[in-house]
This record gives sequence, structure tokens and C-alpha cells, in this order.
Amino acid sequence: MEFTELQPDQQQRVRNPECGNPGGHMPDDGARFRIFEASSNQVALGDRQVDVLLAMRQPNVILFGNLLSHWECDALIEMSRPHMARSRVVNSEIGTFDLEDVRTSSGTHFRKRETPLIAAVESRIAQLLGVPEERGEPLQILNYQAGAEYRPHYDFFDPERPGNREVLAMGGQRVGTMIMYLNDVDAGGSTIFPKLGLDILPKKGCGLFFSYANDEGDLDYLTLHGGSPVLQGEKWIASKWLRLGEFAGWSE
Ligand SMILES: O=C(O)CCC(=O)C(=O)O
Ligand SMILES: [Fe+2]
Repeated sequence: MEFTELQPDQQQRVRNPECGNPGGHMPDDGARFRIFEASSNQVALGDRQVDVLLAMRQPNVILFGNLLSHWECDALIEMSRPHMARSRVVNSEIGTFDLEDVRTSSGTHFRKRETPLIAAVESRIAQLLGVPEERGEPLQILNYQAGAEYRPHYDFFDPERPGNREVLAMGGQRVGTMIMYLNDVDAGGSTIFPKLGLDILPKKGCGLFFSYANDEGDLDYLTLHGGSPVLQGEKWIASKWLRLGEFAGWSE
């Protein structure tokens, strides 16, 4: 559901079209931009201890360990298998969802709280990041076969592009991504941040979170990222995108 690389001179301020105040500062939203502040190497949640393995401040990139149990990863894969379809990207000019070579995975998504497992994962992410579940898009499951990839892109939507109007109207701008690795990949398939020189190797049960707004509320173009081609084996991930406001969009 994402796409389009913006040029640096098109840099945008994160703003919620529903809140008005276009182009201005949104002091009230300041606290919402910095999503995760790491202060120790573990976070105690109700049902588990999540490890904090890596923390980058700007842009905010955090690698969590033990976010999902292995049985949860396996179950998410099994319940997705019958529903997988080739992934699409938003055409930012006209708003259609198109098949593109830049994204050759297949995927499916689940309605919010569709099953007890989905609900548990959603509430765990909300608790960990301190972002209410209402701001999450439905959980998406993606599969990359050998050779498949998602070329570098931004997960946020360029508000100036007409085709993004509709996706932005549903909950406002995206502000963060949580990618959960559901299996170990034999070779390749790293999540790469070309502008940071950072590669995250998929590790079953780990979660990679990054948010795209800097402390001033501007979209951070260093968050360019992609899924590098799987070289051997296959790759399964679950992803959860967070919006600035409440998301009541597709599949609700
Ligand atoms: O496959 C990956 O590691 C990255 C996926 C991604 O960027 C996305 O789904 O938006
Ligand atoms: Fe992405």
C-alpha cells in the first residue's frame, strides 16, 4: 500500500488532513512523532519480556527481539497461506492499486482483531509502542519467494499527489511501520535502509520498528527502505502500519 519515492525538494511536513492547519506546525502532535524511546534493553509487557536489540534515534529505528513466539509466527503463516495474492502498490497519480515489478511479494491481511491471535499481536504492539490500536492499519502478511523483493520506497504517502488523497483521508499520514519476521531466511531478504547503510537480517520472532517523522514533525527521507531479494528459501513477514489518527479504512 505504499510507494513512490519523493524527491528531497518535495519534502513534506507530516500532517493530518482531517486536522486542518495545512502546512503549519502542529504543536499538539509533537508528542506523537517520537514513538519509541529506548531506555533499557528489555520492555516488560503483560505477557512477555520484549528485548530491545538496536536503537537508532534519528530516524527512529528499533529492533525488538522476542516480540512474537515461534508458534505465533508459524500460526500466522499457516492461517495466511490460503489467502495469498500478489501484492500491489498505490498509484500515487490516480489512486489505483497496481501490480508493479518494484514489489514482487504476495500477501494478505486480516481484519482488526479478526482472531484471538491477531488481537493479541495487535494489542502487544500497541502496548509496546504506546500507540492506540485504533491508529493501526489491519495486519498484513507478506511472502517473498526466492527472487522476490520490495525495492526501496517510503511507507508514507506524498500528500501532494492526487492519487494519495483517498488513502490519506483514512486516518491521516502514516507515521510508523512495524515489520515482524515470521521465519529465518536461508539467504538474502534483509530489510535494507540504503541511506543509512543499515541491513536488518530477518530473524524469526523479531520486530523491526521505524517511524518517519523527525522531532520537528517533518517526514524523514532517511527512512528509505526495502526488502532485498530473497536468494535462498523464502521470507514471511507480518507488518503493521500506524497512522497519525484513527484508521477506519479497508477491511473494517
Ligand atoms: O520486506 C521487507 O523487509 C520490507 C517490507 C516493507 O518495506 C513494506 O512492506 O512496506
Ligand atoms: Fe515499506
